[in-house]
Amino acid sequence: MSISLPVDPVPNHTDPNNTASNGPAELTAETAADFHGEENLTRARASKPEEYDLVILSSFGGPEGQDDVIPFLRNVTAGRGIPDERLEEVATHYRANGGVSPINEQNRALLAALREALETRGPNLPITWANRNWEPYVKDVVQQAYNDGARKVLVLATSAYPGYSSCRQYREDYGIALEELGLTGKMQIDKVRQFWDAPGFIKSFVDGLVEGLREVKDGVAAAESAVAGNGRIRIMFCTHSVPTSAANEAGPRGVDYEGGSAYVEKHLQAARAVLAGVEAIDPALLEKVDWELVYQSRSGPPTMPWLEPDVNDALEALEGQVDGVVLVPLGFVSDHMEVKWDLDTEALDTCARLGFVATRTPTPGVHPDYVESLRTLIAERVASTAVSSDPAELEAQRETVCGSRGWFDACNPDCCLPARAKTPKPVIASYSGEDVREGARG
Ligand SMILES: CC1=C(CCC(=O)O)c2cc3nc(cc4[nH]c(cc5[nH]c(cc1n2)c(C)c5CCC(=O)O)c(CCC(=O)O)c4C)C(CCC(=O)O)=C3C
Ligand SMILES: [Fe+2]
Repeated sequence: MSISLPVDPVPNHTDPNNTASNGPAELTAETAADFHGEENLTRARASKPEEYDLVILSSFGGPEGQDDVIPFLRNVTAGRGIPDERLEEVATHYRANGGVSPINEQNRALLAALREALETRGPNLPITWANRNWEPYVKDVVQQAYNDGARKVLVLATSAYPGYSSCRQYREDYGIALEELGLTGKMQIDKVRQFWDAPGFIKSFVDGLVEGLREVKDGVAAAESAVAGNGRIRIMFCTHSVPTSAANEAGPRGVDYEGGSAYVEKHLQAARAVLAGVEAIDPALLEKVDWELVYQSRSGPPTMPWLEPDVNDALEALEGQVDGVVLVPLGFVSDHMEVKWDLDTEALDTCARLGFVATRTPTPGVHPDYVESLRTLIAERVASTAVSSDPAELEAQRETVCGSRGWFDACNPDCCLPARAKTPKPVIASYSGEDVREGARG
């Protein structure tokens, strides 16, 4: 399904100054496949189903009271060069909410929904929960699982897109835990692939955007003094900004990604799939509507380039041009602090100041279609429920709504590897076959 809306969001996201880490500059989409070894990529994409004995829902973690706020922020930022002022600023977001991040409650709800889905629709596997930055910590959960007899574990991370923070860092969390616990080689831990293209993930945003557009269109129609008076509405698909260097390192190297990086490309794919879903339900909702991809929650030193435009800057730039704005939190799976603060507090304030009728649509949360997609992603990896034992056949049967072949069950060695990493940290879910790209280079 294709859709033609007037805004072409791509030029905003290409960073001409940062091509070094994204493969040779002269590489085109055609030569990328050769350079890459398309056959090798395909083999790596889907893994052979296994007899897993445990699923671990893996997330970011967040503080549960005022005393936790600073220790939590220290965990998040250990060794990452985040300025103190930024930390103090972020601490106030948590303090204003009693020192509690909403993320843990949301993960408990998702855990319960997934447990029920696995019990009723299979595969019949226990599921538990672990976090990177707060209790229950990954390392403790892995040790406990081993003590309880688990030897093959499947990790499901609450993060949909490719990138260091959203994918590789989860793979490191488990690689490091295994190494520190002396369990490397004694316990196999694999990971469910990134799922921006899963039908239920997209459907949850489609439902939200249909509602959001109706609400804003009604609001614009009822408004006494519309700022632009043209009835136009802008959809802003919002995601977490990352350093442009991190965006450019996302995914396997040497591929000519749309928008300059796999991180941006997959967001653009998801945005178009959401719009196509809305069009299929009610095409009139997209009349007088444009869209763009914007970023939020930037941190790091000001001298370091991060993906732009920031949502608030993008809103300012729209002053007098539209009457309504719909913020779609496309980069997030639940209403955690980034959504509650950066969108519901800051960006909606900016909308009010500029006179836009505005709303923020829901995150996937425990939307039944989203939960079902996550269950399907687990089921296709588990021997008792997989539709085939042949990876090529499994790959061909994947459910994807973005026109790609989905992400990798096991990643290439350099996938999302930070260029600054002198020695790569231990990781799980790494493709251990021969990397044909080395041959292609040499
Ligand atoms: C891509 C991405 C996602 C989405 C994918 C995913 O979900 O995984 C995400 C999610 C989240 N980020 C979160 C919180 C924080 N992220 C920070 C810092 C950073 N995030 C980054 C990226 C991302 N972050 C980056 C490149 C940094 C710079 C430092 C570093 O490279 O690590 C900081 C430090 C202070 C600050 O600088 O803001 C905090 C407190 C929470 C919990 C919210 C809650 O408590 O409800 C969640 C779900
Ligand atoms: Fe973050």
